[in-house]
Amino acid sequence: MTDTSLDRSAADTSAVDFIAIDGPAGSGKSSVSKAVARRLGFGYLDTGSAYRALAWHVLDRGADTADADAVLAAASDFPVRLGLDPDDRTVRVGDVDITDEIREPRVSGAVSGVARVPAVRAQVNDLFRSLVAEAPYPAVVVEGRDITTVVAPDAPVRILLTAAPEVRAARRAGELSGENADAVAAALHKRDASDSAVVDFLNAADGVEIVDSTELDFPQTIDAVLTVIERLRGAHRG
Ligand SMILES: Nc1ncnc2c1ncn2[C@@H]1O[C@H](COP(=O)(O)OP(=O)(O)OP(=O)(O)O)[C@@H](O)[C@H]1O
Ligand SMILES: Nc1ccn([C@@H]2O[C@H](COP(=O)(O)O)[C@@H](O)[C@H]2O)c(=O)n1
Repeated sequence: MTDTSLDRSAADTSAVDFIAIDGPAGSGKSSVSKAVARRLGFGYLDTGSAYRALAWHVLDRGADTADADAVLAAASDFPVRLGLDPDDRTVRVGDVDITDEIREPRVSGAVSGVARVPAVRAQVNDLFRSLVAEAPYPAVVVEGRDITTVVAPDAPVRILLTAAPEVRAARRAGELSGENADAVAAALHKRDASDSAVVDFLNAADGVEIVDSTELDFPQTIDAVLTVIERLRGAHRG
């Protein structure tokens, strides 16, 4: 695991390629990106886990993520530790392992509050660029909401991974078997509505390839993404 802190400055240049993947909640970004990274021997960066870790940190301090000042105060003392190994999704704040806690509904329901604070976005984006620049991999699959547009708009590979809203909600409900399916769908759509007011991950920016998995199963989606990566990396190398 790489030990990081958010006050590291962004690297100016990097020999490590970004494979940038954005998409709405439940579109398969994490599962597909991880599988692709494993297949290609690349690193994997789940940028949402940094936002989730900060939301957890705010709640842990007894504060509310709707309070931007409280979010900024928490962000100024936020020793988050993320790794790039696709087989190790451990997330820590300081020495506290919060890997499972950041997936709980209370964090998912609070995370959009931290994501809408511009200074937080700038801070975590610097962290993401530093992690990729120093990565011991030829490329890192970086997934989130604004990777193709803000974090790495010049990446050789930029993909918007999407699926119909009802398909995404059903897949997410399938993961959370104890939860009410309607409530899971409502929470997912509420988070997308809130997040898409901050960054646009529902429409592909110029040059971004769309992979729509509505009619694809999981292995077919991985293959579709691998095909795009192979084509765009080949074109980029010339
Ligand atoms: N093409 C597919 N066919 C069937 N299931 C899929 C497909 N793609 C992803 N899934 C499943 O959908 C669920 C949601 O995927 P995942 O967690 O990767 O989405 P995500 O975009 O990272 O979501 P979030 O942004 O909320 O973290 C997982 O259970 C995953 O295995
Ligand atoms: N590039 C990103 C990534 C994530 N967010 C915010 O984090 C939340 C959790 O992300 P998941 O991918 O784990 O679902 C997400 O709902 C956004 O609020 C972001 O803003 N930008």
